[in-house]
Amino acid sequence: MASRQLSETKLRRRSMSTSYRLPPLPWFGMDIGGTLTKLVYFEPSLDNAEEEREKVAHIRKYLTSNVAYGTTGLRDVHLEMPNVSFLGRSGTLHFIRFPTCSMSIFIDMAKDKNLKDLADMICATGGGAYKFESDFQSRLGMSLLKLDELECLLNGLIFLAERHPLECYYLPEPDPSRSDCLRQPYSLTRQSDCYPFLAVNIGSGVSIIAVRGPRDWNRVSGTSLGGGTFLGLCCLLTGCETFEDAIALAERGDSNKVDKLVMDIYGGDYELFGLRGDLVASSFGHMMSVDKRAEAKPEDLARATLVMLTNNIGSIARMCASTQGIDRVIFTGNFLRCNELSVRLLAHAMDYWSRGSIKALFVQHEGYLGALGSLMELVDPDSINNAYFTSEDGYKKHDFLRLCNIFKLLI
Ligand SMILES: Nc1ncnc2c1ncn2[C@@H]1O[C@H](COP(=O)(O)OP(=O)(O)OP(=O)(O)O)[C@@H](O)[C@H]1O
Ligand SMILES: CC(C)(CO)[C@@H](O)C(=O)NCCC(=O)O
Repeated sequence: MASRQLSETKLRRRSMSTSYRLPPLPWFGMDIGGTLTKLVYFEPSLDNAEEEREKVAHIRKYLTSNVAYGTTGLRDVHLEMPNVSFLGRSGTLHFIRFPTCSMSIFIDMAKDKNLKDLADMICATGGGAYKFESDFQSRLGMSLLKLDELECLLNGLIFLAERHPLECYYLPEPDPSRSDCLRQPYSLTRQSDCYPFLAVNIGSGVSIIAVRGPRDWNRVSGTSLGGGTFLGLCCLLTGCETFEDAIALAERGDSNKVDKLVMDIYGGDYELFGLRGDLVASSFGHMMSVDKRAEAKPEDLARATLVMLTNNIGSIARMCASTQGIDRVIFTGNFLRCNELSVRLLAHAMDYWSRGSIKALFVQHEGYLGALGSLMELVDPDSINNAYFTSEDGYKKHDFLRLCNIFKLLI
């Protein structure tokens, strides 16, 4: 204990006295998730040294001048952020993703393009930062600066919400049956306005985090019934192969052919407890009948799967928000990518079941917050000074290791 205190004190003194300088370019942040790997690249404006120009030109040749990489990698051009002021530099943020199951191909490609000559370290978060660390080291000669996925998610979220007034939005009149619901920007640009909120990250699984202030957060709950479950069940039930196909099917389907409603049981509303007849009483409840099974089309099954998972997540989120005394819930994660239907369902469910007291918020870069946040962790001087003062119960091993890594880079 004494020696731990001593080393903490030493580190604190060093961190206070270290004159802060940014690590050399290029700046990459990577979030290696259970389904998708997300890569954020900051491309600086070219007003600097020759060496920097060469690096930027090299990366442009392979990365930013393309929109597709191999058969599975994609750059989300519509999310690109030009003229961003990022840690004292101006430039463009680029957003790239590929399935995590293609990691081996990515490593081969990075080796082929000599990525190692540009950077010998990448900021990485998500479970894959741990799982693939030795592959990066042995096959690519690159080390990963491993960072916690939830902390990175929150850092990325706050960074975007505070600086970009159009990042957050809500649906003023959420109606699951209308595809033309208005999206209204929601301003979280003043720091004092940000807190508290509940962050519900819908990735392969779901993490629910109560956030009360900068670095004052805890993971309050989670569920394994998430985006991975939607895709997995849709593939099984409909034979579809991709997330995009599953969403397209769901948009065309009718979940009432699959789900048993309150009116199917009561003949109308269950008035005593305010359950309207058109509410789902039992997800997939009709599928016990041979005739109903024969009638249900793949699109109906996809729709019912989407509705079941989305409403379940909404219900858990609402209970967590009530228990925590929080009235804003920010939904993130790639499950909401190109998934307007779930956005509408979540917005409506939160509003309906909380009788208007809890607001659902969404963000434009829903799947890239962790990758962006990981990039910021490396260069944010505030995070360096705060790295092991994150909570009252104190010292965390990964914070200490991260601090050591950061020092290695700065010294
Ligand atoms: N092109 C895609 N391919 C596969 N899944 C997609 C795609 N686009 C959106 N999704 C959805 O997003 C989910 C993954 O979201 P996300 O990238 O946020 O999580 P992850 O980081 O991979 O998972 P976790 O955080 O649980 O480790 C998938 O389960 C699926 O529902
Ligand atoms: C395991 C993680 C954190 C990986 O991102 C995520 O998939 C998740 O939160 N799953 C839900 C686990 C649970 O709380 O039941």
